[in-house]
Amino acid sequence: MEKLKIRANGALNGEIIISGAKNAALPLLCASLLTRDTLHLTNVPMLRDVKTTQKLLQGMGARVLTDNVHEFEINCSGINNTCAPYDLVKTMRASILVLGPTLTHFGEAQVSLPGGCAIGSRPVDQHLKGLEAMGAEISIEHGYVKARAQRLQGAHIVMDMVTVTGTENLLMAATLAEGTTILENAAMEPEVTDLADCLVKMGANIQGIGTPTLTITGVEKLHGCTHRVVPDRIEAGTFLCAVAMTGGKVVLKHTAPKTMLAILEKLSEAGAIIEAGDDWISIDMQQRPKAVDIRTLPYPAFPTDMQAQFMVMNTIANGNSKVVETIFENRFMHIPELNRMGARISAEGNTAIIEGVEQLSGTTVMATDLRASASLVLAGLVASGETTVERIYHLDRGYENIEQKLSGVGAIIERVSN
Ligand SMILES: CC(=O)N[C@H]1[C@@H](OP(=O)(O)OP(=O)(O)OC[C@H]2O[C@@H](n3ccc(=O)[nH]c3=O)[C@H](O)[C@@H]2O)O[C@H](CO)[C@@H](O)[C@@H]1O
Ligand SMILES: C=C(OP(=O)(O)O)C(=O)O
Repeated sequence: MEKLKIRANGALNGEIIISGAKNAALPLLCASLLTRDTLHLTNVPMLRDVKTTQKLLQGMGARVLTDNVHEFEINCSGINNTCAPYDLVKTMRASILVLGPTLTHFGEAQVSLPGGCAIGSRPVDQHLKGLEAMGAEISIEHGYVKARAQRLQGAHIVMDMVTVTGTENLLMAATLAEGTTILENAAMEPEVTDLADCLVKMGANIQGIGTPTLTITGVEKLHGCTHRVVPDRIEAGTFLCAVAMTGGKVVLKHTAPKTMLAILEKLSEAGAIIEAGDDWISIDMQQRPKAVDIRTLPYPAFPTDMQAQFMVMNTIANGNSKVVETIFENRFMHIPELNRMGARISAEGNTAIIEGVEQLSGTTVMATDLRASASLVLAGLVASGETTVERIYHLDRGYENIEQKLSGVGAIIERVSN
C-alpha cells in the first residue's frame, strides 16, 4: 500500500499548474455516450476516477482512440452493452452519470446502485424521479437501476434539492428527448456549466446555462466536438489553503478564479493577499492565518469539497471558528485524525467548533474520503516531526501528482510503498 510521508519545511514558494477538474471530466466523458461521433476532450486530469470512467465506457463498447496525457478521443458508436457493473460503480459513485446518456441514446440502461459512502448516504432518487417524469420505466432489481424508454419525453422537473450529478444526468438525458424539458432548482456548479457548454457544441439546444433553470429542447442527434475541461477549483483551493498555512508566495497557473470567489474571499478574510487575472491566482501569506467561519452550500456559495481544507487551516489559526456542513451528513471524518495531530476540534451534529492551536504534531493518519485525506496532507506540511498519510488511493481519485506539485514549491513530501 502506498503512503505519503511529509515533513514541514517552512514557507511554500513558486508556481503550480492546476489540472482539469475531476468533477467536469467525469460527466464530459459520459457525454460521449450521446453521439456516434468522436468526442475530443483536452485538459483531462490523469486521475484514478478518470481511468475508472474509461474502463466503464470501454466495458460498454466505447473505443478510446487517443489516450495521451491529458487528452482523450472517445467514440461510442460501437456500444453493445448498456450495463455499469457493481465492481466499477462501487469504486466511483460518479458512475451513475452513464444512466441518463445511455438511456436517452440507446433506450435502456442498467447501473448498479452506488450505495452510501464515507461522507453520507447519497441517494439517487432525484435522478430516478426526473427520468421517470420523462417517461422512463424504472425498476430496482438485484441492486441495479434498470431503466427503459422508447424515447424520453420532455418534462417540467423541479428538483427537491440542488444535486450536481442529478442535474447533469437529467440535462444529458433531455438533450435527445422529444420536446422541451425544464429543469428547476438545477445545480449551477461550474462543472455543470462546463458540461452544458460542451453539449451545446455537440448540437444540443440548452437555454439558461449557469442559472437554476435549464430549458432543454431535445434534438434528433448530437455530433462530436473538441472541448477543454474547466480548471479544477477544488485542487486550486487546496493548494491555496496549503500556502495560507505554511506562509509564502505561490502563483497558480491555468486556473479559473471566477469560479472560486467564495473560496478566495474566505482566504482574504484569513489574512492572505490574493491577486488574480483571467487564468491565474497568486497568494501571498506572511502571517498566521486568522480563523474563519464556514458554512457549506451549493454554488456559488462555499463548496463542501473545500470544507476539510479550511477546517485544517483553522486548526492552526489565530482564534476560534465554526464550520457548518450542510450538504453531506457525515463529512467530518477528518476531525478525529486531526485531533490525533494535536488539533482542538469538537463536533456536534453538522457543526464543528475549532480552537486554533500554535502547532500540530506529526503522526500516522488515514482518512476514508478524498478531501479528508487532502486535509491530512495539509496538516503534515506544518506539523512538527513526520506525518504519514495512509490509504492515499482516496487522494489519487482527485489529485493529479499531488506530491510533485507540492514538492515543486518547496514541500518535503514523498510517496513510499511497502
Ligand atoms: C462527481 C461529482 O461531481 N461529485 C460532486 C457532486 O456529488 P453528487 O452529485 O453526488 O452530490 P449531490 O449534489 O447530488 O448531493 C447534494 C446533496 O443532495 C443529496 N441528494 C442528491 C441526489 C439525490 O438524488 N438525492 C439526494 O438526496 C445528497 O445526498 C447530498 O446530501 O456534488 C457534490 C456537492 O457539491 C460534491 O461534493 C461532489 O464532489
Ligand atoms: C465527494 C467528492 O467526489 P465524489 O462525488 O466523486 O465522491 C469530492 O470530489 O470531494
